[in-house]
Amino acid sequence: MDKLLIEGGVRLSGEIAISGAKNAALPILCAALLTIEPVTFTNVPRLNDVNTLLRLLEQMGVKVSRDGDAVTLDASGVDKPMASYEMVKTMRASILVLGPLVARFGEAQVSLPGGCAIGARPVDQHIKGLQAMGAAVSVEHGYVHAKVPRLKGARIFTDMVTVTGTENLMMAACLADGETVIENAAREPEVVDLANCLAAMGAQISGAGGDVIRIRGVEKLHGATHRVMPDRIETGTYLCAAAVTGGEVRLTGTSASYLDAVIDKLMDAGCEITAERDAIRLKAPARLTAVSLRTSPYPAFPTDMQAQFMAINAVADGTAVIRETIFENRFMHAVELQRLGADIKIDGNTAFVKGVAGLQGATVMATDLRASASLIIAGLVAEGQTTIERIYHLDRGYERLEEKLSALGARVSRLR
Ligand SMILES: CC(=O)N[C@H]1[C@@H](OP(=O)(O)OP(=O)(O)OC[C@H]2O[C@@H](n3ccc(=O)[nH]c3=O)[C@H](O)[C@@H]2O)O[C@H](CO)[C@@H](O)[C@@H]1O
Ligand SMILES: C=C(OP(=O)(O)O)C(=O)O
Repeated sequence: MDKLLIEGGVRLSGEIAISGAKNAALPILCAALLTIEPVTFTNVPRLNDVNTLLRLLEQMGVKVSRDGDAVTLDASGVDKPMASYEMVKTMRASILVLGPLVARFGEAQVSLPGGCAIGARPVDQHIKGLQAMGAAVSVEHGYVHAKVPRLKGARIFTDMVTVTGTENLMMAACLADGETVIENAAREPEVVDLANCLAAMGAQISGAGGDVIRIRGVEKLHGATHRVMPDRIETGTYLCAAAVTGGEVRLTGTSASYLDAVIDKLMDAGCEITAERDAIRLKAPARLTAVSLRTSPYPAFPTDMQAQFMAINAVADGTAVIRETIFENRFMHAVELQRLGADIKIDGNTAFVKGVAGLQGATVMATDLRASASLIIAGLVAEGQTTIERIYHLDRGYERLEEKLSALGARVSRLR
């Protein structure tokens, strides 16, 4: 199994390009199932999650062609509206084929998904929404079975804000008979990117980005071209990596407009941040100030940046209180950060992080995608060598990670 070796203590500086967003690309690729015409997506990140999803789509009969960061999908020949456990076990986002399959074929069998071990992560709201649209849905032997002659527009109120739930139901509603209203919808920029893509394919959607989304179903969708938005979490991760090392970086192909809550906290921590049209500059102080935070749905502070901020707080001046409100088990990185010398106490969904003068390199284990990112950030500032094991998690979500870190001057290598 691959490991990452990091020699800490280098101040990051320079410029790198941010990739397309994993969490936008995954639902958008699934949207291609809604039409028999080819759809082309650009700025698609080369990630294991994307590869897994493309394999899953191919298994259903989708023709996939790739050219650099462009992917063209032709779902005209789909003959098997089914996603097996083998294909979906590593990836939560595979549940996103459910809505499009039921909408187009009137049936689907999709295994309950896997993904990051950060909580129970049920899909009851996806199911509830499809049922409200008239589908008969049951869960048997680990598979969601859904059947309906044609989905009907409905008013759906999700019990909590769910990102993939909103995306699944929005895609399903595109081909339903009549109007669907999703209330308590997720407002994440990736939901808006998906809505823009669906609109380019002929869907009638309004309100994406707000908490009520209206979709008027149409008979069919058509082919289109869509550019995937920049990855705001990759952006935030590199900003934290630069910040913790006292560095100065410019990240291109991205935008500060998706990252208000994160940028606010980095400025509170003492960083100077300049937002350019398609880039962000960060200049860090010699030592960061601790910043407390509470994760919540967009536009508040993202849970996918919580682990990275725990790492920067570990060496900041002062004590930070970090409250995780989205997932019930998303502090697994804390024990690994402690191995590097961090002073962290956990009480339920709250972590108390007391900044220490320095961390020391050690061998640590990546437990999920963003936990792995937090260990990299800590490793960059730790004295000596840090070895991160189980980095397959990182390959799910960070494109050309070592190359980008090395371009900023980090001493990082992969052991195969
Ligand atoms: C591929 C993708 O886009 N993943 C993101 C997506 O995950 P994902 O869409 O899985 O996360 P959700 O927004 O659905 O989860 C939010 C909360 O709702 C709960 N819930 C959700 C659905 C449901 O049917 N029942 C239920 O109880 C979850 O367990 C969690 O506690 O949003 C998360 C929250 O911003 C991010 O951390 C993930 O990176
Ligand atoms: C939790 C994440 O991914 P997933 O929902 O795919 O598990 C993430 O991107 O941080």
